[in-house]
Amino acid sequence: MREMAKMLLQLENVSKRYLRHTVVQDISFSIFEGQSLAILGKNGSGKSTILKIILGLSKATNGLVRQLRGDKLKIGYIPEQFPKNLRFTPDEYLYHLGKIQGLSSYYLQKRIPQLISQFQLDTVKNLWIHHLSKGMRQKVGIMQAILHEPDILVLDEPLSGLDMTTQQHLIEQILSLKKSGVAIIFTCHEMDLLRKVADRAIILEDKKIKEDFMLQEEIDGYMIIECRWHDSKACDLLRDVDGVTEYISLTEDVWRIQVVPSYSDRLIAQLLCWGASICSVTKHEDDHYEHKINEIFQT
Ligand SMILES: Nc1ncnc2c1ncn2[C@@H]1O[C@H](COP(=O)(O)OP(=O)(O)OP(=O)(O)O)[C@@H](O)[C@H]1O
Repeated sequence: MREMAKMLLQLENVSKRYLRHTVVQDISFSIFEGQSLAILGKNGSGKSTILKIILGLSKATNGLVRQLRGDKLKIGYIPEQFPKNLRFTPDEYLYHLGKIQGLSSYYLQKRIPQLISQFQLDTVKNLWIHHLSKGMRQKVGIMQAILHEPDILVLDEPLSGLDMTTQQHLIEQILSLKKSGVAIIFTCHEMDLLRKVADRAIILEDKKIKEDFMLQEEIDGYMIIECRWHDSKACDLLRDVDGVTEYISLTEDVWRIQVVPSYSDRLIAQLLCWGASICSVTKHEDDHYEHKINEIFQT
């Protein structure tokens, strides 16, 4: 059984209005340690507004943003556009930012070279950021966001305008941060980023959350396992199995179980172990969300 991730942040019925114009309304969701959440929606649907509210850069008109930890959460932010005209080397820029954030010189002297090497910027570390390519500047953007080892990383369109190689490198870096427990909240228009990084996605439409779903389950579809199994405790046993999303007894001893594909082998082994005999295993695809996402990404 997997350990429950800790909840870090919760938005409760958040709304934002500019003068008389309501941009988002009654937005509620939670962010967990190590979870990645994609906020999707057409241009102007309010994605950046929600990110700014999470970051404390904009105040919600109504509703609450709760930080659910005793000590203050550390949040890193990568804006959509990283400033172009910076006449600092990456080293200098990160050092000054770190000092503004109150980080010690000792920490920064260790952390900055480690980040420069992790993001493969050693060969350009003595150039002004002003002279770096867009992809390299975006890497410096991520480095400044994770300099203080945040609990939550907020990324607004992190891959926009980057070539495929740089995109793949950044996706790997984001995945490795996620693996280390950092929660990731991002907006994007790339299916590859969405598929590889997001655990969960919300879709904004008409100012509200129109859809809220777990990505692996919805985009990869489900496996449907039908089995013959007579056990009075079947319901209790299935309730605790990882990856099982629904189950129903079709007759007294025939069960239909819906499971996330990556957990289906383990479930079949478990069912056999419990004395069930497998009748059929089929894939159930639901392209409802894929359609919706394509619609958004094509606008
Ligand atoms: N400071 C502001 N004052 C007035 N209106 C604003 C302000 N900031 C954003 N808006 C409006 O709020 C709406 C949502 O903007 P937001 O930037 O959150 O959308 P978005 O989904 O991030 O869009 P995009 O995909 O184009 O980046 C837009 O209609 C925008 O014009």
